[in-house]
Amino acid sequence: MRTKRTFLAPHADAIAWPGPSITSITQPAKLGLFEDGAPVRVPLLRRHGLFAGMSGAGKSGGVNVLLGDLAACQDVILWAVDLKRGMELMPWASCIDRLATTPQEAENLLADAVVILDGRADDLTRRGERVWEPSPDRPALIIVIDEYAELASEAPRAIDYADSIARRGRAPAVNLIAATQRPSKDAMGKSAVRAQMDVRLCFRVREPRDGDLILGQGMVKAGWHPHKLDAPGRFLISSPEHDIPRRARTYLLDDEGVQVTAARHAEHRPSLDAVSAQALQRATEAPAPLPQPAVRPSPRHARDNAVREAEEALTTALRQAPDDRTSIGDLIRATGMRRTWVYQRLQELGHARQVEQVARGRWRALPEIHDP
Ligand SMILES: Nc1ncnc2c1ncn2[C@@H]1O[C@H](COP(=O)(O)OP(=O)(O)OP(=O)(O)O)[C@@H](O)[C@H]1O
Repeated sequence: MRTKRTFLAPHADAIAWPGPSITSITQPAKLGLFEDGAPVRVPLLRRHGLFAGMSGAGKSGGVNVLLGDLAACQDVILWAVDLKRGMELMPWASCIDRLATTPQEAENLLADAVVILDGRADDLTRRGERVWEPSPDRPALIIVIDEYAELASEAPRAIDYADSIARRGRAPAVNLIAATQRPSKDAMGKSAVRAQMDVRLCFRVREPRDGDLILGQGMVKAGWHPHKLDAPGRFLISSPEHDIPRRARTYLLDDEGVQVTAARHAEHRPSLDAVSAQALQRATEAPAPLPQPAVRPSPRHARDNAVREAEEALTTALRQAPDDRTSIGDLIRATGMRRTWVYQRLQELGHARQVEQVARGRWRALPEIHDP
C-alpha cells in the first residue's frame, strides 16, 4: 500500500532534504520534487525570488532549503533581514555575513547593498564588462528578507533601497529573496519589487485571487491553483524555465539539519570582494581627513590590539549576558568582529570548557570564564 502511494505521489509524505545540491550560484538550486518525482531545479544567478503563501504554508521551510544550498556556495555572500528579532534566520547566523533584526539595521543594510551595487557597476564599466561573474573572490551578494511586509510597514525608507536593488541588481549580482504572506501593494510598499521577481514560489493561499497577486494577473484562470494546495511545503513555481503549473513540494530541512549544515559551512564562507569593500569604505569615509597621530602604530601592532580588545569585549559580553546567555548577533555587535571570527572563538572557548552552546545560536559562559 505504502509503495503504491509513494509511487503515485512521491511527496505524499515529507521529503527529507538530501543535503546541498550545489557548490556555486552558477548551478541551479534543487528545492524539492515535483509530483512525478522530478527535482525542482531553479537557476538563481542574477535573479530575484519571492516565496509567498499563507501562514503555515511552508515559506520558511522553503527559505531554509534555499539557504542550505546557498550556504554551500563559496561564491555567494549572504545578508539577511529578519524583523522577527532574528527568530527565523538566526539559526543560519554563522553563515550570514550580516543580519539585520531592527528596522534601522535593515535600512542600513539595504542602503549598503545599493552602495555595493553602484561600486560593482562602476567596476564593470571600467573593465568593459557587462555582468559580474561570481567567483569566490568576487561573490554574488544575496539578501534574504523574511516577512517583507514588516519591512514595508516598519522601515518604509528601506523599501526604496530594495526597489533600487530589484531594478538594478541583476548585472552586478546583487539579488533579493523575499518571503511574505500576501504580496499586496500594502505589504510590498509603493515599489516595483513584486514586478521584478523572476522566480516565484507560491505556497498555499487562502483565496484564488491571492494566487494572481503572487504569480501574476490571469494565472489562476490559466490553471495555476495554489488555493488547492493541501499540505505544508507544497508549492507552484513560476520562473523562466517553469511556465506550466506543476505541483511540487519542498524538501524538509529540520532544526537539527539547519544547525549541522550551518556549522559545516560556516568556516568556508567567502569574504566580501575588494571592489564592494572599497565602495563601502568610500561611502563611510569622513569628509574631512582625521588628524594623523604623531607616531603611527604599525599595522600589525594595530591588528593585534584590535583582536585583544575584541577578545576582551567577547568575554565581557558573555559574562554580563542577561539570563546567562547571549546570541551570536549580540557578540558580533559587542566585538565589532566578523561572524566567522566570533564563531571560531566560541568554538575554541567551547573546547576549553569556558563557554557552552545552550540553544541554536545562543551561548553562555561557564564558571571558568566568570571567575578566571
Ligand atoms: N516541505 C515540507 N514538508 C513537510 N512539512 C513542512 C514542509 N515545509 C514546512 N512544513 C511544516 O509546516 C509548518 C509550517 O511551515 P513554515 O513555518 O515554513 O510556514 P510559513 O509559511 O513560513 O508560516 P509563517 O508565515 O507563519 O511563518 C512547520 O511546522 C513545518 O515543519
